Order: sequence, then C-alpha cells, then structure tokens
Amino acid sequence: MVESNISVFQEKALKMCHMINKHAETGIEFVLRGYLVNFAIEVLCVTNFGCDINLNENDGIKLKEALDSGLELIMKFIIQIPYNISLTCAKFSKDCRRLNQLMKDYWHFCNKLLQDRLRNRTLLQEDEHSLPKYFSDVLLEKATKDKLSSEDTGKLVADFFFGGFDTSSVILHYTLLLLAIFPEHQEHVYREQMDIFGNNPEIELSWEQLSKMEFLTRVLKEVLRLYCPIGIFRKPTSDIDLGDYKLPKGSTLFIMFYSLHRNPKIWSHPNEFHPDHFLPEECARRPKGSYLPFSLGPKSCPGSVYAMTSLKIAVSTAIRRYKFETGVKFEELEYKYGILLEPKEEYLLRITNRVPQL
Ligand code: HEM
Repeated sequence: MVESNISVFQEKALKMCHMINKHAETGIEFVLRGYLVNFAIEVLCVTNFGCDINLNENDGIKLKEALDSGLELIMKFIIQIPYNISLTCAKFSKDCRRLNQLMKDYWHFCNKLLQDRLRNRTLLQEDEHSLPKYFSDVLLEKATKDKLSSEDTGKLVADFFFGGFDTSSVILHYTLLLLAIFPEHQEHVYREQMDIFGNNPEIELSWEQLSKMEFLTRVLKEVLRLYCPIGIFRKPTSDIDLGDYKLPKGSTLFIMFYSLHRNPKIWSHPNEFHPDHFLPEECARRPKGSYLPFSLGPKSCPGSVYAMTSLKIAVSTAIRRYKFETGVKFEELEYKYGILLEPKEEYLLRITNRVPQL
C-alpha cells in the first residue's frame, strides 16, 4: 500500500513547498509547523480514506490545537481529580463541557471522512466483497462485523488519525529544525539528493530512489532517537521483579523511550545529534530492543513504513528546493511532554531558494 502512495506523498510535499515559497522570497524567519501539520493531515486523508482535502494555511494547526486542548483536559481529569470526589461532579464543570465540545468537533471531522468514503464506495459500486482499497475500508469492515455504532466507528477512525498525523509532523519539524541547526548535515543530505536526482527538482520520485537515501535515513532515525514523540502504556499480567523495583501485576506502566534512547551505556553520543549512530556497524553492536521509536511486538506501530516513507519524501522534496537556516542553538532546544514530546516553542526558521524558480 505504501509504495502505491508515493505519488500522493510527493504531490502533497510539493504543495507544502509551494505554500512556504513566499517565505523564501522575503527571506524573513517564520513558523514552519502549521505547513507540516497540513502535509501530514492531507496525506493521511488521501491514503487512508481516499479523500483529497485541501487545507488552508491555518486549518491543520487549528485542528491540532483543538486536539491538544482536549488531551490536556483529559490529563487534567486523570491527574487532578482525587479519587474520593465523584466524577459526576466533574461532569458538570466548565472544563468538561469544553472537552465534550472539542471531542465532538474532532469526531465530527473523522466521521465525515468515513461518510465520504462510504459515499464513494457506493458511487464506484464497490461492495463489501471488493478488496479494501484504503485502511478505512478495513475499519469499516470491522465495524460492520462487530456491529459498532457510527459514533464508535468514528472513534476508531479518530484514534488512527491521531496516531498518524501528529507524530509524523513533530518528527518532520524536528528534522528540518536540526538540519537548519547543523548546516554540515544539511549539506550532506542535499549532496545525496543531488547524486540521486541530479539538478532537476521536478523529477518524479520512485521507490528505488528512496532506497538510495542512505544518509537521510540515518538522519531521520537519529531524530526519532532524540525526540521519539511517544511513550506507551502497559499493564503487566504478572508481577515483575526488576531487582531494585517491583512492578505489581495489573499496575499501569508508562514507558518512556526518551531515557532508553539516551542511555550512555548504549549510545556513543547520547545527547548529541549524531547520525553516525545508525551506521550499519554501529547498529550491529547495539543490543536488541535498545531503539524502539515504533515500539515492539504485536502492539507496535502499524504505520512505521508509511511514516518513514512520507518523511523521506517530504524532506527530500523540501531540501532539494530550499536551504534551511535558523539562529537557534541545539543546546537551547527545549521540549514539552504533553501527549507527545514536541518542541516547547515555535522556533523560527528562514528559507532561501536553492534553485532560481520553483
Ligand atoms: C514518526 C511517526 C510515528 C511514530 C514515532 C509512531 C509511533 C508509534 C508507537 C510508539 C505506537 C505505540 C505502539 C505500542 O503501544 O506498542 C504507535 C501506535 C500506532 N500507530 Fe504509530 N507512529 C508514527 C506514525 C504513524 C502513522 C503515520 C500511522 C498511520 C498511518 C500510525 C498508526 C498507528 C496506530 C493505528 C497505532 C495503534 C496500534 C495499536 O494500538 O495496536 N502511526 N505508533
């Protein structure tokens, strides 16, 4: 499925470049994040729902901010409400009413995607016996089989959608920011792109060309090591003895990959941006399980290949056109940990054209 979507990733990456092009003309610093969120949302909509939406400049970021506020409120409820206060009281609070509204808007957006796909299936005369074309078809089949209500189906879509767009846009943001901070690595990525594509930025990307982006792959893996956006929850099914710590059966564990990925016993430059961590000989030296940006086992991320492909295409498309610069220093970068780990501030970037005309 991922390979057949290369042209979609490329088309949307080009759209992103056209949208930021105005900043290359002025040379003034700007906030890149919103454009990256739009890219991630639009590719997910086409590739997973067959729905080609065209977001305006601030649409994606507004959706993201609504979701962030909703998730912050959920965390507030989980952490701050003492167990002895009835949840019924909380239900009537201002926060709870706001949360309900935010979640309703988000489910409405997700449900609309699903309804559009259903309508298209009817229009194209695809029935339940046709092979699934998009991931949403698999969800719809499961929903029909399990007799889920439309609200519960919408929630399934919402989970999937959230898992896909914010994670990818955070990593894309960190990648372009770090390449701006480290011009020598940016030049290395650019030279690799020139070796693959020559001096023609309009050339169509292929799966084979993606497999040649060896240095860019190392850069992305290193970004995922330093700023892995997700931690995971687990519930042990039996008591676990870790020596100094005992984890009782049924307890809730929150596992942060951040500490694992910066363990000085495993990584030669734990707190630096060092793409050589992912040279084949370095990878072979590390114990299994020391690098888990997409987690491990049956619950691991089903979107890992999709994410890496879309990230490679977005960076390749942007770097062949623009040079990224920033006044921010690596040591100054701060992150915040809400539901995802992400930059604390809107760090500003400046772009200049690598080619005279886009
Ligand atoms: C850089 C981007 C991404 C990262 C770092 C990432 C990471 C993860 C991680 C760590 C998990 C938790 C797995 C676990 O509980 O063990 C997860 C779950 C999931 N991811 Fe991703 N992900 C990314 C992009 C995507 C994309 C693009 C999609 C969809 C196309 C996606 C779909 C999902 C889904 C549906 C789950 C839930 C799986 C389940 O509960 O069984 N992810 N992801």
